[in-house]
Amino acid sequence: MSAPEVITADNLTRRFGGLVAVEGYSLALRAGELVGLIGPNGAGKTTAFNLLTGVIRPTSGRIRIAGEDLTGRAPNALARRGIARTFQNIRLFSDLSVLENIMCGAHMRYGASIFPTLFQLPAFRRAERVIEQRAMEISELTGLTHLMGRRAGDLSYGDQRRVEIARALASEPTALLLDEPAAGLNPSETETLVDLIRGINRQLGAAVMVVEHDMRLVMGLCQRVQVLNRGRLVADGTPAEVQNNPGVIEAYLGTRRNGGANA
Ligand SMILES: Nc1ncnc2c1ncn2[C@@H]1O[C@H](COP(=O)(O)OP(=O)(O)OP(=O)(O)O)[C@@H](O)[C@H]1O
Repeated sequence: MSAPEVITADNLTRRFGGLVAVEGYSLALRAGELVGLIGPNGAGKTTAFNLLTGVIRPTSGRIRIAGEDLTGRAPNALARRGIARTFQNIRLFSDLSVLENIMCGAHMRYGASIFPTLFQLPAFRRAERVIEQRAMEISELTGLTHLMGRRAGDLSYGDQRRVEIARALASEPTALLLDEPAAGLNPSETETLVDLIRGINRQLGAAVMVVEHDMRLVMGLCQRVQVLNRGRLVADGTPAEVQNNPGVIEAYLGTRRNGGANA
């Protein structure tokens, strides 16, 4: 029997004025899966991620999380049900420490409600201890233990990326969506990142979905790859199937001829 579906997207379309950024996009992301989403520049990958995480609403189509219809709900509603993501541009709290950044992610799950927090009641202190403990566990998995006291803004780009992933993990996601996690990383940082993503997938059992321009990274890492071109899915299969798909070859060669593809 196949694993349960964590995210189910049915026929999502998103228009921006007259432009159709994503059209008829569907996904069944199953527990523990590692899926890549690729496509030339402007193909609709980030728009698809924004739809799947509630950042933007679909013009039509439905999104279910673990079977529950959450179409049109805000990102925090989806986050509370286990959907975490990172962004193309790193969005850390630069003045906070690494520990505090990771703890922000854990607040999503364990945070005390407003009254205990405002008046620093025992429930607040208990919640803080659990959150700190969780952040320490995540730091071990992500190799950040030695950096916990450092100011996030002072870290190298590669370390900041890992902190961002650690913060997403602290909310204990069932699905983690990474938008161009290797962008701006050097080859050795990229290798560390790939090991980290594999570790997250294996050790935590979280489904992982990656938007990435680095084709080698996607093909080596993912069990399944979806390909978008001009907002439409042109392929959905194993890396080998996708690489030999004429629609995919055309999507990339077509844009390369036009000087667009950088994958
Ligand atoms: N908020 C918006 N308003 C208007 N158009 C938008 C908006 N967001 C995206 N688009 C357009 O939708 C299309 C898809 O953009 P999107 O960023 O999803 O592509 P992408 O595949 O992630 O591209 P890239 O690889 O360059 O990041 C593009 O034509 C883009 O200009």
